[in-house]
Amino acid sequence: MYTLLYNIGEIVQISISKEPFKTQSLMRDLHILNNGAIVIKDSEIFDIGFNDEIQTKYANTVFSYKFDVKGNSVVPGLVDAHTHPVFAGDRVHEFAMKLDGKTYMDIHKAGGGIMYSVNCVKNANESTLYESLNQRLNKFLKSGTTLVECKSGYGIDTENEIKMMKVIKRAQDHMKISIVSTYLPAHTIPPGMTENEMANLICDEEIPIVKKMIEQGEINPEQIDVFCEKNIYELESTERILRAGKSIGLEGNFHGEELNCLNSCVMGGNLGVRSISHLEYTSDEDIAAMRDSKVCAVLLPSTQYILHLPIPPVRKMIDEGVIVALGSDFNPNAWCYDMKFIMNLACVNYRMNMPEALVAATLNAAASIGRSHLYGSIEIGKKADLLVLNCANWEHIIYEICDSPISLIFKHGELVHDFSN
Ligand SMILES: N=CN[C@@H](CCC(=O)O)C(=O)O
Ligand SMILES: [Zn+2]
Repeated sequence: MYTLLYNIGEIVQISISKEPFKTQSLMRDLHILNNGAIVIKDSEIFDIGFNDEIQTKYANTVFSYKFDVKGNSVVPGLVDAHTHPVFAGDRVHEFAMKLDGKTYMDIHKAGGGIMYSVNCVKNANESTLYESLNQRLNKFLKSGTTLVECKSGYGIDTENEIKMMKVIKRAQDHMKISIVSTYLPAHTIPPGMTENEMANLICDEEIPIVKKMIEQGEINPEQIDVFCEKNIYELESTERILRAGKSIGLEGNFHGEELNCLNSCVMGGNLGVRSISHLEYTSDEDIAAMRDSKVCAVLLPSTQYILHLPIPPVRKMIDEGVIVALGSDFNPNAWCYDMKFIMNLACVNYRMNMPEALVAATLNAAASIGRSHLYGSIEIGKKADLLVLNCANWEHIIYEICDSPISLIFKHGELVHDFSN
């Protein structure tokens, strides 16, 4: 089945040579093709070229659908590199606590935060969790995100972590949005246990069970995550858990340098992890380690904004050649799934320019979860995840706060949302 998008004012390709990611000044080079057209065959981009040339070349092709883009722009589907969308319960009261001056750790110590969600997830069954995940992920897709990373992490014990990963697998199997699943066994330490006891339990008991469940096709995590933080999982236990995950084939993708500087990127670099998220307290040594080991830095500007955390050294990361990606960190602490707003925050608060933010929210975000060979740019052979805008300048997707210039959303070549009327 062929689909044609023609009269496209600007096709924001991001890459034209199947680059796996972009760094430094290349992040400003979006490879925009003016007056173009795109041919989609089934779920993939089949051809791209100037409008006139494509119309002539495919004059005899029967298109199932033809869309006149009327001089407007087309950008790749957005990619969200970090989310916690499987949860139950309501933590709006914590927002009030934060406005009253309580810190993330104050709430955590008072039994709120992650532990609150853990208790709610324990009491929720798989169907309830799936229903709410389904509703949330539909909103992600509607906002322009076509590929998303989803973490477990509110299970804490083996039974509930597996329950969460089964729910994520169900979403992978049934929903249109593409999902990369991440196993997050070490998100907090339950009362009555020590960091060391939890790390032993995860490495010696839980990971072998997870391995078996993966082999049986019941769950599908590709990455392992740890909340590496002072007084939670510190360097030694984080490394141990990441290594145990690696031994069963899971890529490291962990939370680091969010509230304190532990130099976890040096450890992560040595271990060869794929990505590290948050990074508000990243040191120069950490930046060098991420650059040298090609670890993706996943920045989460909504969490930094909500928790009044310091601005991470983003300009330095980009200048030094770190692969910089963006994520929404959607979770009960930071209720934002809209990558358009995340890009706006990254530009205004992190001083990224708009091309850098778009690369970070497409190709580099896809790289941070091992999918940039399929997603994150408009190139022949990649998946046809495309956003048609209602304007000639693509920058509106970042500029318009609380509004959306998206007119059509194509997921794997299929028109899944039409906001044009
Ligand atoms: N920092 C650790 N984990 C989450 C927060 C989860 C929560 O507060 O429920 C994050 O990425 O922000
Ligand atoms: Zn997180």
